[in-house]
Amino acid sequence: MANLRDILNYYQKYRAIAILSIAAASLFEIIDLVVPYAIGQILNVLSNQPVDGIVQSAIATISQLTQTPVNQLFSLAVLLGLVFLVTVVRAPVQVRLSWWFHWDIALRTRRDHAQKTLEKILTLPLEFYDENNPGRIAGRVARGLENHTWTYPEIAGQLIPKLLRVLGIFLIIWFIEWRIALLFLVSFIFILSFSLKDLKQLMDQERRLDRYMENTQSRTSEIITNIKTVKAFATEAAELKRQRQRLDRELQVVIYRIHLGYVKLATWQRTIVQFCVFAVLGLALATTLGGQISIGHFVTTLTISSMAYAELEPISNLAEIFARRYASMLRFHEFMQQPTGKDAASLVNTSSNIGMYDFTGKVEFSHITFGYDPNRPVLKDINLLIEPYQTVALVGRSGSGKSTLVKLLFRYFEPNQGQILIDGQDIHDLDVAGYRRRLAIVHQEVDVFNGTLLDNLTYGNPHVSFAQVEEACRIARLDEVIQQMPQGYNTVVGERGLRLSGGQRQRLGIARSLLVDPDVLIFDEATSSLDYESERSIQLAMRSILGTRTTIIIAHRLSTVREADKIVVLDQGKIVEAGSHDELLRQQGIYRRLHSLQETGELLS
Ligand SMILES: Nc1ncnc2c1ncn2[C@@H]1O[C@H](COP(=O)(O)OP(=O)(O)OP(=O)(O)O)[C@@H](O)[C@H]1O
Repeated sequence: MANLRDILNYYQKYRAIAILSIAAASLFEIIDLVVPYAIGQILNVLSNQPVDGIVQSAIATISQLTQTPVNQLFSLAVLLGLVFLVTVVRAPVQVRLSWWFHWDIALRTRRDHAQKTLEKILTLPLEFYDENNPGRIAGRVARGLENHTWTYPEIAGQLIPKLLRVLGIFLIIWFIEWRIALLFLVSFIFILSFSLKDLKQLMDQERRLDRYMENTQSRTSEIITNIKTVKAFATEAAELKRQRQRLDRELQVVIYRIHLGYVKLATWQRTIVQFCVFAVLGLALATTLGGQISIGHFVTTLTISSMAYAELEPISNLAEIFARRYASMLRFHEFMQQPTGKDAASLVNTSSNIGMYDFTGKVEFSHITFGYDPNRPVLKDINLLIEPYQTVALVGRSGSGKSTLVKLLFRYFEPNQGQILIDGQDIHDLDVAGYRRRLAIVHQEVDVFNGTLLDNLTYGNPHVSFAQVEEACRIARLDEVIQQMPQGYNTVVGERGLRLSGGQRQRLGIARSLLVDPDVLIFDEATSSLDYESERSIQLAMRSILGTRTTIIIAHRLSTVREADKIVVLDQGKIVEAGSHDELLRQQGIYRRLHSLQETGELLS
């Protein structure tokens, strides 16, 4: 669980400069109080009442230095000079020393933490992404970063200096008349402690609201991602209704619990403040009439106590703003505290910290047992040897564990038992980034990044020559597609560019994989979603790759795997058959049944 300390630590790197700028901002708030004090003293000079000892000695010192006799005019000039110093001279220095640094720190921390967030996103385990959709994650991160950025200048630049200013006011009143100071202190503590108690309750509600908002955003993001399904099933109205209910639920919390809470808080706060101002006025008047304080002190006390009570509203507003943001800041830190995945690759790309491997491509699964939930294994005691340059096809019913086996090979998950060896070395002992660079996979859905076709092709290996790119495209049969593109290799594809068809994406995926020259190449349902012609084309591309490196093909369509050296049939997490196409057809097992189903549509018993 995250707490306030995490929020403070967010700014830790700039602690020294933060202390300096908060101290400067506080000092300026306190210096500001010299003005009403000097005005009070001016009033005393004008009404021929004695000025305070400290002012008297300051006037005397300046008189000695300037060799000017002390009279009413000279005293007024000194006091006026003081006011000039703390108002006109202070103004530009204040802006530079406080505002500049407050925003400087806020913006720098934003840059630092945006980078840390990306590091976290890149190193979280895959299961995190299975459980949290992009909208939820992006919303949480964006709100967290934004709220931290705004909070710093407000809390460090305003709230803390304002509280110190109130303390300064208390000391000045104490210096003038301790009874008024005591009344002032008690009223302040009373108002602030009650406000904090209320704010704590409101913060719990804010936390609840943040959770609700995250759910709503997550669903909106899902609707965007799955918009084709939404439209195809004509569920727009149902989605709208569901989201409207969620938004209504948020509104109920915002209006009747949070907003009403703040309104109630402000109502009684204002009433009490006005009562206190009135009480201070009465007490100050009584002490002036009783001759305990001068008219100048009467005016100073009234002015600065009104200034202090006037600060209560911005202080409460700032505390309210902090309370409103607190929940989302905590949830940001909870995200940042998510444990890094065991499969996380190094984020620093130097040849010294990335293992450089060159395998022949011999892969061995030895007694592999694995379950996403260790109590429910989806792979059970898998033993499979793939020789270098061999092509092995994994087939079997949906859910039999084919993709899971590949996920283990990529080290996205760790097996519960057993080992996976490459060229006789346990993959667990290898540097994960260096190892993965020797593998490549073509998924059913090939990801296309926004950029040119060339950018996408060289994504895994930006150092390849153009001739190598052309060769890979020729093998993947992408060259014929590129010829028809408006700007050839420089055609922009992806989000803001040309949309590629499923078959074109597949070919792009194959060429991209070939360009990293992998020792083991995996096709995961590469042809499943394609029409017959595209499938044939991809099959031809695959055929020209087979034998050039170790290849694993996961396929539902058996026409794709016919030519594999070995076909492995998985069923309920176990290898139940293995052999060539012809051998398996003779075995009268699952493969033969699947084959006849696909060839004739008939299910053999
Ligand atoms: N991230 C996950 N978390 C929990 N269970 C999962 C996860 N991914 C897959 N499974 C489960 O593991 C089992 C094997 O799934 P897997 O995707 O490996 O099967 P498959 O043979 O590749 O299926 P298909 O051919 O339909 O892709 C299934 O029961 C599936 O529900």
